[in-house]
Amino acid sequence: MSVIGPFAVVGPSGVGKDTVMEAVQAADPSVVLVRRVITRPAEAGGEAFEGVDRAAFAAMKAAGDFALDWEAHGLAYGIPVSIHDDLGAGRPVLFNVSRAMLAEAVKVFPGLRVLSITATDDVLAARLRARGRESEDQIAQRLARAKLPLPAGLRVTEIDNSGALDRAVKAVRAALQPVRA
Ligand SMILES: Nc1ncnc2c1ncn2[C@@H]1O[C@H](COP(=O)(O)OP(=O)(O)O)[C@@H](O)[C@H]1O
Ligand SMILES: O=P(O)(O)OC[C@H]1O[C@H](OP(=O)(O)OP(=O)(O)O)[C@H](O)[C@@H]1O
Repeated sequence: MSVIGPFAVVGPSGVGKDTVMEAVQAADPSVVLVRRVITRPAEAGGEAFEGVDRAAFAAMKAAGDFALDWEAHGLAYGIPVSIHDDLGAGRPVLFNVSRAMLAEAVKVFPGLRVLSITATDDVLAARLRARGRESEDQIAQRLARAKLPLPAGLRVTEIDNSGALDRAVKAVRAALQPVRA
């Protein structure tokens, strides 16, 4: 089987990327969710990630441990190189990534597919506040990035998560189907 994917899950902060990814995996345990390395305190909650300090992150990067890494929200994020093993196993592989990294991501992963999660402005603001992880200032900064455009020329499937989670999960699972063909 040729390698399709991975699937880059992108969209504004609070749109529900991690929630949708977890629900998709709950519905289909063969789906692989990449566990990111983040310079965020491990107790911050949310997705399952490996929390490291800046020095450890820099050492991992220098050692070539990341297939992709970037800065956002004052944090450093890394996608472990082990993602290549996951892809080789022929399972659908999903990772949450900055929209600003897509042009680079498609160079690293020629089979890249993009799942662009969307929601209305009001829904975004309400979800960020309800999540309760960020301060009002940090929420304002995230909302200011809500409309960041995606680079042209990518294979993008838009997933509307303004409404019920189940609908978004169904749409993502349909988008994963080519992997199984
Ligand atoms: N379809 C949905 N309906 C209601 N609440 C949702 C839905 N999707 C996500 N949420 C909630 O919105 C908040 C932000 O979701 P999260 O997955 O952390 O977003 P992101 O990873 O895109 O920043 C969380 O509190 C989550 O429970
Ligand atoms: O450049 P952008 O497309 O705006 O993305 C900025 C960051 O937000 C997401 O991370 P994370 O899931 O930690 O943040 P979030 O939960 O606030 O979306 C994404 O993976 C990037 O690291």
